[in-house]
Amino acid sequence: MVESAVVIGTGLIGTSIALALRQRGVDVALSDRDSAALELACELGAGTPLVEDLPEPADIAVVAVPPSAVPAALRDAQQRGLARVYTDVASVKTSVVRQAAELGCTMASYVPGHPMGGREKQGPSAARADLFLGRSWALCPTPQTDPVAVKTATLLAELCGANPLVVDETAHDRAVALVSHAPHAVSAAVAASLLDGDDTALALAGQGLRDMTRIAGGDVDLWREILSHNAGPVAAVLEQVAADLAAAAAALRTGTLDTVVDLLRRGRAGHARVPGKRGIGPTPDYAVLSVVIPDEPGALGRLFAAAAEAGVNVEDVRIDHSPGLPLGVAQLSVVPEARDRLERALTAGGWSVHR
Ligand SMILES: NC(=O)C1=CN([C@@H]2O[C@H](COP(=O)(O)OP(=O)(O)OC[C@H]3O[C@@H](n4cnc5c(N)ncnc54)[C@H](O)[C@@H]3O)[C@@H](O)[C@H]2O)C=CC1
Ligand SMILES: O=C(O)C(=O)Cc1ccc(O)cc1
Repeated sequence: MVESAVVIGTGLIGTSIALALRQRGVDVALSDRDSAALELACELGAGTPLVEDLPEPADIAVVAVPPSAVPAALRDAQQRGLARVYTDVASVKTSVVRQAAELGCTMASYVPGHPMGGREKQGPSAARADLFLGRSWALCPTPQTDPVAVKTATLLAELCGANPLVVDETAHDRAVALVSHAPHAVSAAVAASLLDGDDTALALAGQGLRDMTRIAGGDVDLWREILSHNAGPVAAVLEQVAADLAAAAAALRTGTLDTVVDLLRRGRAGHARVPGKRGIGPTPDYAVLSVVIPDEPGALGRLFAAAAEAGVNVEDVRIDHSPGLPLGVAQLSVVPEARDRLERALTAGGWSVHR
């Protein structure tokens, strides 16, 4: 049972977990060394400030601080007897677990964890209760971890709407190097190249560039920590990506397009392996309708209301808006059976709809 929890670190991840737990009726006590972050998290309804002496230990304590701060925060929480089970959310596991053991943390009650939901923003103001819905949540128990503690951490992940996945810490770090850490560095490299572009070039930017560079907006201090804690595995992926790019550049110089086509083909195949928002598996084949929206307050709200009135669930939405233009385009993804109904309803409501 998880009926009570302590969250240490009320930033993006800690507050998002706390909000999700509150929605499921869990009692949540919060703490952060930054009083402004703690106050905002409390105001958002994520819980109440942790008092010095809890009447009894909580079912679980979640340490949601930057990777380097996890071992000391965990040891402190365990020394205070804040909970029966402890977990953390750091993006890297091997170095954090090793340092926790070296610091003398109790390893039996500690379940190293990593929720695979996140954003490129920091702090409680960016937190969302649905941040982990349908996402994987890695749990990396050590040989010392009590199996009962793993069950409690599994429940925590499930209460947040995530899919817990038990994985060895070394395999975890190699996996996230491939699917999260190296992509972050590549995104940063693409975004950094934009510093050489003039205003005209940037004005021509479209959704593809936004997709590729969104994660580059992440916090530099946090990512410096993540990359340095997982240096070897990340470097290995970056070397592979760099080799592909170097080969493509050389091929473009010499006009040997086979190399480029091979990269594009492998890229498509890799893209098809990226899980969709509903978890493992390919992205479902949604039908997409493009709807022109005026750039005015409330337009999107009216569009969603019209879809709801037509009884159609919008599975995903993407908005393209070129700076300076009075119009944008919303791409609504719906199950194929609902497309015609939505198209008719929106057209009848005066919206300009395109397939
Ligand atoms: N940002 C993301 O998308 C994801 C981050 N993570 C992991 O989550 C952890 C937290 O990251 P975010 O929430 O993004 O950062 P954040 O900067 O939004 O929040 C971190 C919070 O921890 C507090 N803090 C730092 N040291 C502390 C200490 N010793 N005691 C108490 N509070 C302390 C800070 O004041 C801050 O409020 C990191 O370990 C990160 O690797 C995991 C998944 C996704
Ligand atoms: O912004 C996104 O889409 C992310 O996926 C963010 C993220 C950042 C760090 C993690 O350890 C896990 C997820």
